[in-house]
Amino acid sequence: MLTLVTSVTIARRGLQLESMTLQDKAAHKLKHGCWPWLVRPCKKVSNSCLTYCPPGTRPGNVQVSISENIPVIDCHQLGTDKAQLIKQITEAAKEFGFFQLINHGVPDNLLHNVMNVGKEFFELPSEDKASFYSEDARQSCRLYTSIDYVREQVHYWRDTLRHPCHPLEEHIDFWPQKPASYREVFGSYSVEVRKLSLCLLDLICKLSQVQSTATNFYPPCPDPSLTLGLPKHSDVNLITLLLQEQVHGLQVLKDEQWLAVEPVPNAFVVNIGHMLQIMSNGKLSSADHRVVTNNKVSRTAVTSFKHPSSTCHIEPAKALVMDFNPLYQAFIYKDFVSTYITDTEERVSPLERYKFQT
Ligand SMILES: O=C(O)CCC(=O)C(=O)O
Ligand SMILES: [Fe+2]
Repeated sequence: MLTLVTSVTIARRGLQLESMTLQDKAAHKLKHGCWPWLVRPCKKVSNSCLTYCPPGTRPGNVQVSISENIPVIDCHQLGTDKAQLIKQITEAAKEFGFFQLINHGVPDNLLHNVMNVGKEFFELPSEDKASFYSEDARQSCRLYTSIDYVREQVHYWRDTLRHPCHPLEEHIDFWPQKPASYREVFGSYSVEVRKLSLCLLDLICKLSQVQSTATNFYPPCPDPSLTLGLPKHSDVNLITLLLQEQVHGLQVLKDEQWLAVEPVPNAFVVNIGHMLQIMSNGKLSSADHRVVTNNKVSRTAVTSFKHPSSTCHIEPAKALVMDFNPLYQAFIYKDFVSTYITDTEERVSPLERYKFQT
């Protein structure tokens, strides 16, 4: 009953929000000190509810140079020169922790459909989205704003719909039924991305995994120099496959410099998570990245995360530590995830506490 009442309230407020122009929203911010969020209207106006990053952590000029060096790898070679492909992937994973894949075998029309359906979801009237809105991170299929709206000091410029997607039959019934093709399109997409990430992991190593998908929507922002879509972080998981539309926003930190990841049509942006850095004993890098906003158009990105299972025992792979010392202590994945959340909030590298002192 309580949930029902809350949903209705959010839907009503959301409806008002949808009729607001960007200027109206900016005026709301000036008057009340917080943004009228698309899916999570600010319930209480309070000074602790910061919607811009505090000075010192603001991105400032977000127009950084586009990296010509982040490798774009052609998977076409899988059938012809597998050894060369493995070499390119491991070199890119070591040097940048990021690369893009083309000719990866996921059909172009499916990539097109998943992006459109993902965007259409966010364009639905609020009453269709309200039942998915939740501030409880344990909720399986969940629509939310920023990262942890209730606990965080700063809200980021992002709305997300996230749900598990493997095994498909266990989860699909909890997914949105609007847009009408959501389940079919995201179902096919999840299966294809699973095949591709298993193939990638097979090229690098073999593991027991869990997969989830998140669609991020970054609304246009009146002043991108003041806020971020997502702050600097590295992904906790094994590997992430990201489909982005043709709008800049994702940036990677390389040698203390932010580099923009060029949106290559129908490419997957692949990045290495902390788990692969640890298991490869530092041979592969989990790069820091962030998302900046722009003041003209929204940006949508569909991310698929491969995780180890929560009880998985993780340590540097024996084969890789034979002739040198392991750099990281062993742990259980779910314990790392808890410390990752607190360390990332405190802006401390989550890897530090697991490093052996030298
Ligand atoms: O939305 C993006 O471009 C990146 C998202 C991301 O880095 C994440 O969800 O971990
Ligand atoms: Fe990320």
